[in-house]
Amino acid sequence: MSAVGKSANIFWQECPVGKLDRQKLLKQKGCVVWITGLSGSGKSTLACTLGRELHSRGKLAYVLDGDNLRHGLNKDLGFSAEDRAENIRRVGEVAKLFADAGLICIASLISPYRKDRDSCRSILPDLSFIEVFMNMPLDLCEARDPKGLYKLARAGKIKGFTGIDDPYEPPLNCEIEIQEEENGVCPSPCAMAGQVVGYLEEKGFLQV
Ligand SMILES: Nc1ncnc2c1ncn2[C@@H]1O[C@H](COP(=O)(O)OS(=O)(=O)O)[C@@H](OP(=O)(O)O)[C@H]1O
Ligand SMILES: Nc1ncnc2c1ncn2[C@@H]1O[C@H](COP(=O)(O)OP(=O)(O)O)[C@@H](O)[C@H]1O
Repeated sequence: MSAVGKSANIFWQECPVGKLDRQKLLKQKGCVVWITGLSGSGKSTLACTLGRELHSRGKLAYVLDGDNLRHGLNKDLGFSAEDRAENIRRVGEVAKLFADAGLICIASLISPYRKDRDSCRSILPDLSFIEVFMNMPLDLCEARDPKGLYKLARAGKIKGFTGIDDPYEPPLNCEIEIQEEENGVCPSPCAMAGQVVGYLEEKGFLQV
């Protein structure tokens, strides 16, 4: 019996089928690929391309996209530092469940604060939190501006927009960094996904 947060008198319930059993069934190891970066840096593009590539290889993956989750689970949250922290905490907990289910969970959120990302890392088993930094310059993200949000932020119509008048703290020790090539060209979506798939293969996540 224990107390956790505001809950008292709660008990952990063990189930007879465990993570290893599910991994054997799926022939893969559960993990979280956490994609962080500015708005417009290509997080969703990488998440979707990676999801499709894994699917075509017979691997079960699921994408948790920040924008999409804010339509449901996180629709009560805004963009203050506190709300972003709660957003990342919730998605980290959901991602942990997916990884425990044996899936390759792909989470794509700006997740601008290092401590929030590190908290997610700390609740996952060793090495199963794979942080991918979309290291794209603000200029490029702003030039893309697919939703017109940078334009609105520059005009002062959106306050607290990441990269404009709100902080983004780049990772210090991420597992994977996606960046422009030497000629200043962004790698194609397939090349970005290939970089992540290569990592998952090398670390043994795509087999049991
Ligand atoms: N103020 C502000 N700052 C940043 N982004 C904003 C803001 N307001 C709305 N949006 C839109 O919300 C998307 C980011 O949601 P996230 O849940 O990923 O953000 S966070 O991780 O909680 O910071 C983000 O999506 P992406 O462009 O895909 O990153 C925007 O479409
Ligand atoms: N590797 C890429 N090469 C060319 N264009 C890209 C690439 N990645 C993303 N884009 C384009 O950049 C824009 C922003 O990408 P998106 O995935 O929506 O970013 P984010 O999810 O980080 O906001 C979209 O118009 C997308 O088509």
